[in-house]
Amino acid sequence: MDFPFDVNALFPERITVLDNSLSAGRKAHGRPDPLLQISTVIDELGKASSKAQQLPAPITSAAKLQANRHHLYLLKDGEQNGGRGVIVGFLKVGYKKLFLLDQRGAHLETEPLCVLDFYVTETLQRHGYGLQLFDFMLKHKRVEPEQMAYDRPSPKFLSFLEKHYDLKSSVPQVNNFVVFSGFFQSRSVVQLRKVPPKKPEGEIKPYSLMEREVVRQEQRALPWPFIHPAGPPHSPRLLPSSPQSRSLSVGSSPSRAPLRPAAAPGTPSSQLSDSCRAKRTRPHPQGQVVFFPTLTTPKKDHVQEQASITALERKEEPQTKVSQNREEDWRRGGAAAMERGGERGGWSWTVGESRCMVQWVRQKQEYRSTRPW
Ligand SMILES: CC(=O)SCCNC(=O)CCNC(=O)[C@H](O)C(C)(C)COP(=O)(O)OP(=O)(O)OC[C@H]1O[C@@H](n2cnc3c(N)ncnc32)[C@H](O)[C@@H]1OP(=O)(O)O
Repeated sequence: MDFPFDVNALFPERITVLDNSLSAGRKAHGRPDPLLQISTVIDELGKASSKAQQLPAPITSAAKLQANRHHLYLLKDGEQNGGRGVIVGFLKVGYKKLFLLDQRGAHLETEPLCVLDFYVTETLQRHGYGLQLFDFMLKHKRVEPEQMAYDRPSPKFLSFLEKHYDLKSSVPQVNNFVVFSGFFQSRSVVQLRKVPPKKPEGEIKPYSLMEREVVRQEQRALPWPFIHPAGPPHSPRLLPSSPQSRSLSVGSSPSRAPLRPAAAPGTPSSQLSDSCRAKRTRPHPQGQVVFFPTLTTPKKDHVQEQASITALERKEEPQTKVSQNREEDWRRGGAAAMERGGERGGWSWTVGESRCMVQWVRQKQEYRSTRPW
């Protein structure tokens, strides 16, 4: 990928590591880093990568890099373009809190280094450039490939991992991240922590049996996305899936095709999936079953968020203060969640939004109790 400026002056090294400062390290000719040009390079690469992966929107941009603690490795070929150099590709990694299932199906809280985006210019693919980038990153981060998690890897990337690192047997997950066997052995790096299993329904401290019943009644008439299936979605076998099925993710990245677990057609789970698919494309159809959104988000308060969503699934009330203007809050929360769908198109509800959802249900119940008609 060439640019109307001197790539060699901008990025003196063959592989440049960029973080949220967007600084390319050594200053070109004693001048400060030309931020605008670096931003242009990142934005163009992000667009090209999303196009190559058929993502709805770029997941890499200068603004996103500035807003996150990710590392972006940028590879150039300094000889091309009349000696001004071209950009060959990039690899973006970052740590994420993930809830993963080990081989025995136990939930573990982890925070591995994840591959978030990876792209080599079309004309230069299969020339070993991807391997150069990946090997550089492994050394820089002092990590082994099996210790990493992969955010919805494309078929090309899976083939790449198998060819170069012999990574082929993945451990099925309910989110979009792929980990391989060996991941759960590397405890020191991954910092595994067992997540306590869900309490059986009978042991849940009800805040009010009556209110729980009301919530159940409300569910029948709740607008999307508040309706919840009778049972939790399970993690079925892996099937190749359509591009739409990416949007069913409980992870953060909806649009990459093949590896997400999908239910066999005709099963309750697949009906749920179809229903969810409809939700994503057609907001607010009344009375449909909804799959609660993401369990894997890059957010700081992710653990609380997931706990809150779990509480919600059990119809418990999260123990926090909420705003008085609940319905308005809910609307705002819904809009914010929709906007956040951006990164890989996934839905995610913050703790606040989930609270508002519960409070909104209760407010409706209070309202109705004063108006029995
Ligand atoms: C978490 C994520 O970021 S997933 C997104 C991954 N990115 C993409 O899918 C974007 C499009 N693809 C690419 O940009 C590149 O193919 C990359 C980044 C996946 C790999 O970079 P490359 O420079 O092509 O890799 P490199 O040359 O080192 O290795 C080649 C191997 O990668 C895999 N590979 C690369 N291109 C392809 C392809 N078109 N079809 C199938 N496999 C491919 C193969 O295993 C190939 O080995 P082979 O040629 O013997 O079959």
